[in-house]
Amino acid sequence: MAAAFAILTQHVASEIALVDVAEDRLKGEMMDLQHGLSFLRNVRVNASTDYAITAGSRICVITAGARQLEGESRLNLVQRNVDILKHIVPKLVHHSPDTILLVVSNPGKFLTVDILTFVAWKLSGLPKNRVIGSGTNLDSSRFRFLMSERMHIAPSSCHGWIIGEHGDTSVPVWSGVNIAGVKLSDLNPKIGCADDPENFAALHKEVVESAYNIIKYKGYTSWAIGTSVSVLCNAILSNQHSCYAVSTLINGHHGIDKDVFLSLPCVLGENGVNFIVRQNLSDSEKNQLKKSADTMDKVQEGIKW
Ligand SMILES: NC(=O)C1=CN([C@@H]2O[C@H](COP(=O)(O)OP(=O)(O)OC[C@H]3O[C@@H](n4cnc5c(N)ncnc54)[C@H](O)[C@@H]3O)[C@@H](O)[C@H]2O)C=CC1
Ligand SMILES: CC(=O)C(=O)O
Repeated sequence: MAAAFAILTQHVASEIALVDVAEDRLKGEMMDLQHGLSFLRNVRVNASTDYAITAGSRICVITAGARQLEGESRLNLVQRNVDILKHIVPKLVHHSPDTILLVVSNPGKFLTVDILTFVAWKLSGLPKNRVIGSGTNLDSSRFRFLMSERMHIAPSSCHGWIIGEHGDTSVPVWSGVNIAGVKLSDLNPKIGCADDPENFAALHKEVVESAYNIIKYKGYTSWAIGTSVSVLCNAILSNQHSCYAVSTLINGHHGIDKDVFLSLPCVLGENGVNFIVRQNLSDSEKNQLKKSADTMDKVQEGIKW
């Protein structure tokens, strides 16, 4: 709903169709959005449990998911989420064969949207450029906010990229952190290292802990991911060719030879991922990506299709 609200208020789409299995909640959310339309640009807001209302969608954002049950194994939880996507993805693609899928759902604590993006790609039969995970665009935004607090400069003027797996094993690219092109690594060559006198690694640690802390305080995270989704949809729908850290098929990049989805800087346009920007990563950063790729590949091997 936060994504829908951001899309509505930032004038990203002329039509939004909401689908859920919870019929009453869906109706309530639809009416609540519709009642604010007189203050906004006119947008058609529809909702139904029937996927026919999504017909002709240019983007389908997937946020449905099952939560981890007490004592449930990681693989079982992934499998339950795969089974949910088996119901959703073919119907979306049936009604919108030219769509772009943007996956946001995580299959539980310590498992990320990246695995479900791979699952959506497999189930959809769509080309790899048309299946995207929300990935580390959110992590990068959290990092830029925390950097802005430390530097007293607006988040939009603080530049830094978090890549790889969304969440715990994400990779901060310290060599690229800059303000107005001034690289912080030129001023502080130890940036991000264990012996960094300014302890910039604490910023990344805080990024990783963000979701856990917000969930502890309010039960879920919503506004930042909603804004991130809206910005990604805008880049695609208005063919902006702007660059964001999103989850994409990275086989062939940075020495990875497996079909896994991880975030790298991607140029987004009307066809989804136009291309991946090749960052100059250190060996340690490449190794971290490879480790995530191996872990994900193992989880993916256990999936029953
Ligand atoms: N990738 C990211 O950065 C983030 C991902 N998330 C993920 O987004 C997902 C949604 O989060 P919330 O909205 O807070 O959860 P929620 O539990 O409030 O909403 C999930 C919705 O999915 C619906 N649903 C369940 N099975 C369905 C099915 N088969 N078909 C259609 N709808 C179905 C439920 O009825 C419910 O309305 C979660 O997986 C969460 O982990 C949330 C925030 C950030
Ligand atoms: C829930 C989640 O993945 C996040 O807020 O980062």
